[in-house]
Amino acid sequence: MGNYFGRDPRNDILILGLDDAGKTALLSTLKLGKILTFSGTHYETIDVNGVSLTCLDLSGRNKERPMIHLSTGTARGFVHVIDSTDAARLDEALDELVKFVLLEKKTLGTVVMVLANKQDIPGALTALEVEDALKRKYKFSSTSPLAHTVFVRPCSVLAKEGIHEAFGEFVNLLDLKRCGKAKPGLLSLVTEDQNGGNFGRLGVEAQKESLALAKVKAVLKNPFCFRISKAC
Ligand SMILES: Nc1nc2c(ncn2[C@@H]2O[C@H](COP(=O)(O)OP(=O)(O)OP(=O)(O)O)[C@@H](O)[C@H]2O)c(=O)[nH]1
Ligand SMILES: [Mg+2]
Repeated sequence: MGNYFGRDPRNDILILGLDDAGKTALLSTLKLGKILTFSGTHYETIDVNGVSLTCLDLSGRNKERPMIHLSTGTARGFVHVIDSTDAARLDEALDELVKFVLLEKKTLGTVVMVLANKQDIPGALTALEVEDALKRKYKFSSTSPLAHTVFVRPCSVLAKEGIHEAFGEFVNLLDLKRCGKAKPGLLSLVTEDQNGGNFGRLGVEAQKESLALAKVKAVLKNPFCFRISKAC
């Protein structure tokens, strides 16, 4: 596993979220292609499109929470995993994101990806619902050059849907941020032609799949635009 404190900290990423959100499952799937779950804090180095990210998976269990304050200072990016089937704790999950990341001065200038996970389960909140709840909690600014760049994506770690695309966008944004070219504020899922969040116009093939997974695919077909070139 190597020595976390001896690593190159330039691409440090923190994976946050409440217990059972799917953080460890996500990281093990990205690293090994299969789900492992345990509740301790651990880290892995993963490769995303040729970019190496050192991801620290901080357990959502209470005794580990003080670790968050120790780790936020060096992180260039945050991945906040939400259990989209746990509507009762959505508020609590977003409160953590606001408290530990968005209101934390030392995290300014970072990229924050919120993953609305477990979209394979019928009835899961959509990414748009998660995004709307986040907008109600926190006033995003697109004017401060130091602000966070935040975006929400749907995924299912279990079905391996959406995670590689989301991490691809995440590293693109890290790159843009490094060059000072990433737009600050919330990059909304709703584009002009999707006004109202209607992801409903799906083809016959999509209708055969579970509704939630079909929605993940529909969103992925219509990514909001921040395709970039690597050069600054
Ligand atoms: N159906 C479904 N289950 C998932 C998904 N992702 C994770 N899980 C399950 O959710 C449970 C919790 O996953 P973990 O990865 O252990 O959660 P965690 O966020 O690391 O939890 P803590 O370490 O306690 O903070 C496990 O049983 C996973 O198999 C998903 O996309 N869909
Ligand atoms: Mg875990």
